Amino acid sequence: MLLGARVSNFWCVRRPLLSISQRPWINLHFSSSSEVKVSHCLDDECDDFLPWLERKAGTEISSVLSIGKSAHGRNLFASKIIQTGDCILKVPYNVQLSPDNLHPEIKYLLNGEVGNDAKLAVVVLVEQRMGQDSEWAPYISRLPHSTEMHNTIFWSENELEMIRQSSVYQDTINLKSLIEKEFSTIRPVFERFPKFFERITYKDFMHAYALVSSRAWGSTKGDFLIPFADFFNHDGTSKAIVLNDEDKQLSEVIADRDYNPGEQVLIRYGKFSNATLLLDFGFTLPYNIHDQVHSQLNIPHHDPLRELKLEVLQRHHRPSSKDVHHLNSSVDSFTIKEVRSAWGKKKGILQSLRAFARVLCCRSSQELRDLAIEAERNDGRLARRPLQNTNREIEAHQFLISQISQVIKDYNASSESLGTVSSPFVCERRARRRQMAQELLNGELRVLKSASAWLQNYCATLTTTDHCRLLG
Ligand SMILES: C[S@@+](CC[C@H](N)C(=O)[O-])C[C@H]1O[C@@H](n2cnc3c(N)ncnc32)[C@H](O)[C@@H]1O
Repeated sequence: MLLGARVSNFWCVRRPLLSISQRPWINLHFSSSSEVKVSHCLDDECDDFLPWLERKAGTEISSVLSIGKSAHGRNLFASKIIQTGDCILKVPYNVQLSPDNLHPEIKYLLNGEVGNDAKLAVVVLVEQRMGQDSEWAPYISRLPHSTEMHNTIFWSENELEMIRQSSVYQDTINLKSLIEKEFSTIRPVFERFPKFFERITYKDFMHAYALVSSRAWGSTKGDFLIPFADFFNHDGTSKAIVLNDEDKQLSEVIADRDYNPGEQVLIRYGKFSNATLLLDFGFTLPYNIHDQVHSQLNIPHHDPLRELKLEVLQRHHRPSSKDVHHLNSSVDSFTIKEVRSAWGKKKGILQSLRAFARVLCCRSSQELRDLAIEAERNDGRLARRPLQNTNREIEAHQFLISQISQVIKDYNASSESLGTVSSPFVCERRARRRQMAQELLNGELRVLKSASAWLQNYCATLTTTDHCRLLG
């Protein structure tokens, strides 16, 4: 019943760069009870934060977590022993920030004109502008400055060049133009409320937008900033997520493991690839199990069967929205995920990509018609089964191998051109972004190589089977 009342939020996530035991600045003083003093990791500047939020909420939010400093900005730390299944925080909706916090007139003017992220960014801008007069000042003043953020929208053109190979390059350009568009839609509203928005620049808006993308939770009801919960850092392997309890009107987190006092507590923002983490959160993981590569395949213009192939594909080839990159709904966009085992039978590479290659390699209209008839006889999907002609099946998969090999070459070249990350001539920010670019490219390369190994194994198995069949 409780589960039915809860709706988990969708957010972004990632794994910690340092393991907890490696944190040298944690100094624990255990007492006989579970109470401890966790001195060095605590963030003195945030001492008053939780008491302020609890006063505002009129209720206790957490008795087991404190705000501390981590290798990745602030994070929440266990201040007492935490056991798996413990509820470690409860943040009531009345101390969360959403577009509902906007002045009704501004809200009315923005309604329907801009997206949820932009509306919440305007909330942040208004509160920032009010300074100490804002009832949210203790929260707003703890949000990171744009110079501390590494979301790719803040990268220079030179820095973006490092990740040109990845789809996050184009996603960054698209996001920047979306933010620009939202800003120009909102500007006339800003001009009507000079008290709140005088001299607000595009840069200010971009900063507020990035704050929202890197720390707001989205639900069907819109975007929310959840003070205190948004000090959690991300671990992509954690099972702890932020849950909403609609009955009790609060968001909560249940511990997915035991913690000793002083340990960092991490949650999962979502099952995000490094590309998503970099775009929306400004960080990457050294090894991200959720990495994936977006690729595109086109039917060459010089292919004499191009029109027929396109027609057949359009009629039968309908990749599920899960298979398609969210910014491109054309039939030739695919998401390649890591293939865990080149020999595994079940989880090979995406079926729709293989089907596309089978169609692409057809050499006659008869072959295409046969595929269409087969699709109609089955579940309507095209070329989901191996082609009856083994040579043609191998050819289709070798075509994919050659395409992926080319992409791997390009990735290797990009990765090599990054050079060593620890050069003394590179400033800290640039070195950090270079490291992120490297982790992004490495992860995507790993995915591509796993797909290529799987395809090579598939072709080798087909060749051997066919050979045995001819002999025997
Ligand atoms: C929701 S906030 C978490 C609190 C944040 N550390 C702070 O100082 O306010 C998300 C931001 O924390 C940082 N972050 C979270 N998890 C991280 C991780 N595993 N590695 C590196 N940075 C991380 C990133 O800067 C990200 O944009």
